[in-house]
Amino acid sequence: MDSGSWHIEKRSTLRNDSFTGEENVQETGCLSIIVLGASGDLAKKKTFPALFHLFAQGFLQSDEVHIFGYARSKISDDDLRNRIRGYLVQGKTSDAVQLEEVSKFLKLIKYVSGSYDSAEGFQKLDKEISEHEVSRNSAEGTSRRLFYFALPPSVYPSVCKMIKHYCMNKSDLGGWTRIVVEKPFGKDLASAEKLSSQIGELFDEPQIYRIDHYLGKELVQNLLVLRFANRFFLPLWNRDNIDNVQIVFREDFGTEGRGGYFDEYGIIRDIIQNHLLQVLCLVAMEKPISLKPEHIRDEKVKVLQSVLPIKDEEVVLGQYEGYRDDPTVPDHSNTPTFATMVLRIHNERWEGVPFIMKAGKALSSRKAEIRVQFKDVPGDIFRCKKQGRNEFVIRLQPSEAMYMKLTVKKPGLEMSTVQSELDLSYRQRYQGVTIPEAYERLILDTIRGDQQHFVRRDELKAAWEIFTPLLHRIDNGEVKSLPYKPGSRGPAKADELLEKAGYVQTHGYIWIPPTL
Ligand SMILES: NC(=O)C1=CN([C@@H]2O[C@H](COP(=O)(O)OP(=O)(O)OC[C@H]3O[C@@H](n4cnc5c(N)ncnc54)[C@H](OP(=O)(O)O)[C@@H]3O)[C@@H](O)[C@H]2O)C=CC1
Ligand SMILES: O=C1O[C@H](COP(=O)(O)O)[C@@H](O)[C@H](O)[C@H]1O
Repeated sequence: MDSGSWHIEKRSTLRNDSFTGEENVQETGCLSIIVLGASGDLAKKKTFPALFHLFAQGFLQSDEVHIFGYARSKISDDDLRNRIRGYLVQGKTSDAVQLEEVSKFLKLIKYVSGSYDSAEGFQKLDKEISEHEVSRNSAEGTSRRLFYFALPPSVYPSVCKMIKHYCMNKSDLGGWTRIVVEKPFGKDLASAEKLSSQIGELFDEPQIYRIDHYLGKELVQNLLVLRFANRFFLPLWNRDNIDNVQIVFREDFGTEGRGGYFDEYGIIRDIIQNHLLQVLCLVAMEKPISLKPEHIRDEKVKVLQSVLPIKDEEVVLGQYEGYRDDPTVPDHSNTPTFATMVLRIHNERWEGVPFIMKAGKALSSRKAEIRVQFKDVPGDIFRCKKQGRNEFVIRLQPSEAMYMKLTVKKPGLEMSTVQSELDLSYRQRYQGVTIPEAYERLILDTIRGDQQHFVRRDELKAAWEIFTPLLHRIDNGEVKSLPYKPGSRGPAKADELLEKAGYVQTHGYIWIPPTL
C-alpha cells in the first residue's frame, strides 16, 4: 500500500488490536439498531448520518441490518426518512451512485411511535424487531440488538426498564443486547451514581456503552500510539521536561437554540468534565499493560484518582454578553459559557505540572487542541528563551495536525535563531483521505463489542469526584462568571491565570496550516 494512502478496511478484515478475544462475542447475524429519540437533533445530525456512512462503506450489510427509529412523535416511516435524508450527505449531491446508496439505506429504516415509559410502545417495538429477525431467518442466538439513546437523560431509567422487560434479545445462546448512552451522565457525583445504579441494576457493564464522542476523534485516537509507539516521547513525557499542558476547546458560536439545556449544565459539565478530561487521561496516563479495553481504562481511572481538588483561585469563569437574551435562559443566570482552570495531578510523573483546561463558547475562533509546553533549555547559549519554548501541539480540529515548535538557525549569513516547526498536517500528508466522523467509529465499536473508547462506570465516578465540589460552589453562586464580549478570547483574567500557571507565550509566532 502506498504510504500516503489510507483505506477503511472492509468488514471481512474488521478486528482491531484491542479486541478482547472473548469467545462468545457475536459479530455476525441479524443486527437491529434502534435509535431512541429518533425525532431529535442528535439523531438527525449525528446518529443516522454515522449509520449511513457505515452502511455506504460496507460495515452494515443490507441483508443483516435493520434500523428502527423510536420516539413519541406521531410520524410515519417516510416522515422520518425525509427528515434525515438531507443530513446523510454533505451539501447537495447529484451523484447517482450516492443517491442510490441513500435510498437503499433509507429503506432499511422503520419508525415506531410510543412513549418512553409505557409497555405498549416497547411491546410494539419488540414485535417489529422480532419480525425483522424472523424475516432474516436469524438462527437462534444470532440476533443482535443495539439500542442508541439519543434522548434526554431524564428518561434513561424508564427506557432501560422498558427494554429490559420487553425488548431484550430472545436467545440465551449468543447474540447480544447493548445500550449506548449519551452524555450528560448526571449533573454531579450523586446524580451520576444514582443513574449508574439504576442502569446497572438492569444491564451489566459490558452491555453499557457510555459514549463520549471526543474519544472517536482521529487525533484523540492517535494519542496512545504517539505516546507509546515513539521513542522520542518516552523519556520527555514527564515533570522533568514538561512545564505545562493546555487542553483547549473553543467555539466561535454561542448556545444557539440550546440555551435551555445549556443553562442547566454550563460549560464545565458540557465540555470539560467529559471531553477535555478524557483527553487529559490519554495525555497523562501511564502505559497500559496492553491495548485491552480494561487495561486502558484501569490506567485512566488511576490518573483521575490522582487529580487534586481544584482551587477557586485557579479557576476563571465567564459568560458571554447576550447569552441571557435567549428566552429559555433565566435573567440572572450565573451559568458559565467559558471556563479556565488548573488541574494538578499528584503522582511521580506529573507533580508540579499544571494541566490547564480551557473551554468556551462564542469566542474568536473554533478549535480544539492539546499544547504541551516544554521547560526552558538550561544553560542556553543562544538566548533562545527570547524565541520561545519548545511546544508540541496536537490540533484535534479543525485542520487536524501535530506540530512541534522549535528553535532553528535563521536561514542566511547571520548566526541568529528563529522559531519554526516540524509540521504533520493531515490534509497535506494524507491527501484524498477522508477522516471518519467520531460517531461513525464509535458506533462501529459498539457493534464489534470494543469498549476501549467508552467510559467505564468507575471512570465516570472519578471524573465527577473532581468537579462536583467546584460545580456546587458555582451553582450556589459562590464563584461568579465574568462577562466577556462574544468574538473575544474570553475574560482577560483567564490569560492572567495561564501566565501565573507558567505558560509562556511566543509573541509574533503563529502556526498557519499549510495549504496544498
Ligand atoms: N444535539 C447534540 O448535538 C448533542 C446531544 N447530546 C446528547 O444526546 C441526547 C439527545 O440530544 P438531542 O437530540 O439534542 O435532544 P432533543 O432535545 O432533540 O431530544 C431528542 C428526542 O427526545 C424526545 N424528548 C425531548 N425532550 C423530552 C422530554 N423532556 N421527555 C421525553 N422525551 C423528550 C423528543 O422526541 P419525541 O418528543 O418525539 O419523543 C426529541 O425529539 C441528550 O442526552 C444530549 O445531551 C450529546 C452531544 C451533542
Ligand atoms: O458535546 C458537545 O460537543 C459539541 C462540540 O463537538 P465538536 O465535535 O463539534 O467539537 C458542543 O458544541 C456541544 O455544546 C456539546 O454538548
